[in-house]
Parts: sequence; structure tokens; C-alpha cells
Amino acid sequence: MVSKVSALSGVETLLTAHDDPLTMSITPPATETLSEKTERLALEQHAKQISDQIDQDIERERERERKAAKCIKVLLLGQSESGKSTTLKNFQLLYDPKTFRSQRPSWRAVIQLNVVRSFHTILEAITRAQKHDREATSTSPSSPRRSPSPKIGPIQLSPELLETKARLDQLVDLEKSIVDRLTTAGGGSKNSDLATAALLLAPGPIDTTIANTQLNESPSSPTATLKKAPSREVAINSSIPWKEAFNKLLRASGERSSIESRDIIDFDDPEDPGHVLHACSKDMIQLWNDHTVRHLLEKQKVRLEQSSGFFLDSLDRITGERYTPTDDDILKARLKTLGVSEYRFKLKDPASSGSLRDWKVYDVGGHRSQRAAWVPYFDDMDAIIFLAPISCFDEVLEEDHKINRLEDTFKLWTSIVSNPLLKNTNIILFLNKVDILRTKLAGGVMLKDHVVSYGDRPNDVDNVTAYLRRKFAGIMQEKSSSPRVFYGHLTTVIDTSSTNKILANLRDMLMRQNLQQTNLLY
Ligand SMILES: Nc1nc2c(ncn2[C@@H]2O[C@H](COP(=O)(O)OP(=O)(O)OP(=O)(O)O)[C@@H](O)[C@H]2O)c(=O)[nH]1
Ligand SMILES: [Mg+2]
Repeated sequence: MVSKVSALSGVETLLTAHDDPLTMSITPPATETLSEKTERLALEQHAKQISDQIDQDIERERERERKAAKCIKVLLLGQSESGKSTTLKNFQLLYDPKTFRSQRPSWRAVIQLNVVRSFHTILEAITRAQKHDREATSTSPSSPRRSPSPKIGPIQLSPELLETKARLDQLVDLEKSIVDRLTTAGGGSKNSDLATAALLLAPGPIDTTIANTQLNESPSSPTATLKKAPSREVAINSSIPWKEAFNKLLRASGERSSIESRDIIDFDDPEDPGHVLHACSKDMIQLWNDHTVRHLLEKQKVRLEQSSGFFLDSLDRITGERYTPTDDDILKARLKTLGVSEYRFKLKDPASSGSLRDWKVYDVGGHRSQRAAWVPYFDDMDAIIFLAPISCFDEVLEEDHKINRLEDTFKLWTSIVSNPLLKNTNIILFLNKVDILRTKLAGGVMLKDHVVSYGDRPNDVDNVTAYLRRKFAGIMQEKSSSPRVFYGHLTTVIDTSSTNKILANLRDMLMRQNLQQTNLLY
């Protein structure tokens, strides 16, 4: 039997079941007088008002929760090696340090790989110099056309140096084994997570021809010498949680259950590349500090100090027996991104009494072949952080040696600010790698040789950054798909303290905007 009761409205009370206990308990007595009835109806009216108020409060609270739950989304964009993944690491270190630090063992392997690759480059440079040396001595003076390239020239390589080099040749094999270890824990496919984790070698062999270390001409300046980016890199398919998989694997092999990274790193594992690195430590340090080696690298324009994943100034520490990466090491580690990956954080919202707000930060691969994957993420972003590596004004794209990296960045910036899908999205520019820019300018590399319009302005960091900043702002003003405020920051995203301040300001701005949009703040 059905009984429908509107308990708080006496007038509208509908009784269909006179024997229902609840109905009977609220039915007015038959002897009710007029004044009793008036008093009862007034009470019921008052109760209804309270009930309605409660309903409204509940509904408002639900609405607030619904709106507050709207997550803030940030997309990191920029060309390859602009610093997107490093910016993401800063987010993680700032807002999810526990997860960041639990990933130390995987980053340790990447850092070892970076070190070994740097040595691979040095060994190749020495081989090139040897080849030139041989060519120089075998060339007869009567055939001047075959004289060695003036860019390299004969360099006297001592027998000791060549012996050191021969001992370090084993690092090339170590490189392969570290990649294997990162992918399938030693080459097998026992661990299915890692078997599919696919740390990939980007296509193209290491190109060691002398011509590539010399002339690549910038379209903006026919006389400019451009630095060739390394042509082979290890990349990660970001759709797979490789760090977690790698940690899991190490835990399994070490039969450890703790998630503390120091416990996970199994220093006694005979397969750990750390043993070979430690055994080679003295030779590595000696080779890197050798004057002849530095000289031939300089002659071949191999500037490892300015390249990604440079750790050679910390060899002593990194080749130590029980090396564990620091936070700074992890920020400097280089692993190319493939695909798009989403990272979630919960951040305290200072504007709403410290309640937690979900954030999603998307990191994408910046290589040209990866850029088509960006577009589906343009919808519904609160902000884009665009990374412009301004130190790269004298470099070419790894994927196309005819294209200057700064020119590519300007083109990308133009296409992002003018994209109609992004007209409601905040765009924040990071003019990144200011530290490298400073070193380059101090070393005499002239911006005007690559950006003709710079003219005879002083070649120092203040003037150069102000000029580039104006250029980016000008493009935004001219091309933007909607009126926008230009947010431009000079950054060195491997420097956590300065980057954290910028990210904290960004966080506050986005939280405030998000609240304004949901009409809760005002
Ligand atoms: N010295 C210096 N190095 C930086 C800076 N920003 C990033 N790096 C380094 O540059 C390298 C490339 O940075 P990533 O963050 O991997 O670049 P990315 O934009 O994610 O590159 P892709 O994944 O290929 O798209 C890493 O080794 C970083 O540590 C900076 O401001 N200064
Ligand atoms: Mg990346």
C-alpha cells in the first residue's frame, strides 16, 4: 500500500492510508479548534521555511563541491629539449615530493645513461681526431686539395691518452646494457610492464662526420655557424609508467618491500651499471680533464657543457660506489618524451580555506613528429606553459638541420597564440635556459650573427633577454586569437628555488581565476 505524505505542509497533506502510523501521527485531532489549527499551520509554515532553507543550503553545497572539484589543467608546450619535462619535475618536486623521490632509482639509471652517452661522444671525437691525424700524415705536400680540414686540424694524441680511451671503449657496451636494463631489465622480456615500456632509441645513427660539426647555416644569417644537436637520443614512450615499473622490477630483484629509494637501489646487484662506472671512474675523470681532449672537443665544436644531460662536472660523485641522485641531478637528467602523459596532483587552494584542488599537468613530446598529438589537448585547458629555450639561438633542430631552433620556437609560439581553440586559455611564456644563454653570450657567441634584426645592441644577457621578450610579446599582441595579457618569465628550470616561486604564483593566479569563473569569489 502506498502512502504519499507531505509531512511539513498541513494544507497539502495527502492521506491515502489512514492506518499508516506516520500519517496517523501527523493527522490533526478531530477536536482541533480554530485557534489550535491556526497555531498548527503557523508552526508547519515555519518548519517548511526551515526545511526549504536546509534544502537550499544542501543544494548550494553540492554545487560548490561540483564546481570546486573542477580540476585545473595545464599543458606544457614547446620544441624538443625546451624544458617541458623538467618543468613537470618541478611541479612534482614542489607538490608531490614523495612520489618524485620514490622515482630516484629509475632516474639514477637515466643519469648513468646520460654520463655514458657523453663519453660516447668524447670517444667519437677522439676517433675523428685520430682519423684526421692519420689523413694529415698520409697526405703528400704535393696534393694540397687533400689537406686536413682547418676546423679540426692535426692534434697530437699521446699514447697514454689513447690507452685511456681504449680502456673506456667498454662504455659503449655499457650504454646498450643500461638501455636494456631500463627496458627489459637486462634484455629479457620477463617483466611484461617493462617489456612494453619501450625506451626507444630515436632513429638515426650517431653521425660523426666532420662536416656536421661545422657548418649549418641559419636562414636568417648565411654566415652563422650553428651547433648541431646530438642526432641519436633515448626516448620514452610516456603512455607507460616506466618509472614505477622499473622500481617494481628492482624491488622484485632485490626482494625488498620498502618504497624508500635508498632501499630499492640494490648496490650489490652484479648487473648494476654502477660497478663498471665505478671501475672506470679514474679514467673517466682523467679523460674529461685532459687538455688535449678539451681542445679537440672545442675544435670540433662539441660543447658538452651546454648539452642536455651533462653530468661530467660531477663524475667523482656519480661514479661513486653508492651513488644516489639528488633532486638537482634528477632535474638535469635527460630523457626524451614520446606521446603525451598526464600527471595529477592535489594542491591546497589558499583562496578557499586550504581545501584541496585537483590539478592535471600534461607533458608532451616536442619533437616535430610528436606535435600532431598536441591538438586534442587544446580543449578545456586553464593554461599553457610555453617553453622557449632562448639559449638555442645558434642551434639547429635535431630533426631538421636546416631549421634554426629559435626560429622554430617563434613559429610554434605564433601558431599557439593564434590558435582559435586556445582563445580562452591563459598562455604563460617561459623564456628558458637563461643560464646557458648567459654562458654563451659571455663566451662571445653573438646573437646578431643568428638574429640579424638584433643589430648592434649590446650582446649581454639583459639586453638580449629584453629584446627576445619584446619579440615574443609583439607576436602575441599581433597574432593572438583574443585580447590577452602577456605573461613572460625568464627561467632556468633546473634551478628549483626560482622556478618554484614562478610556479607558486602561477598556481595562485589559476586558482583565483578558476574561482572567479565559477562566480564563487565575488
Ligand atoms: N642548463 C639548463 N638545462 C636545462 C634547462 N631546462 C631544461 N634543461 C635540461 O635540458 C634537457 C631537456 O629538457 P627536457 O625537460 O627533457 O626537455 P623537453 O622539452 O621535455 O624535451 P622533449 O621531451 O624532447 O620534448 C634536460 O637535460 C634538462 O635538464 C635550463 O633552464 N638550464
Ligand atoms: Mg620531455
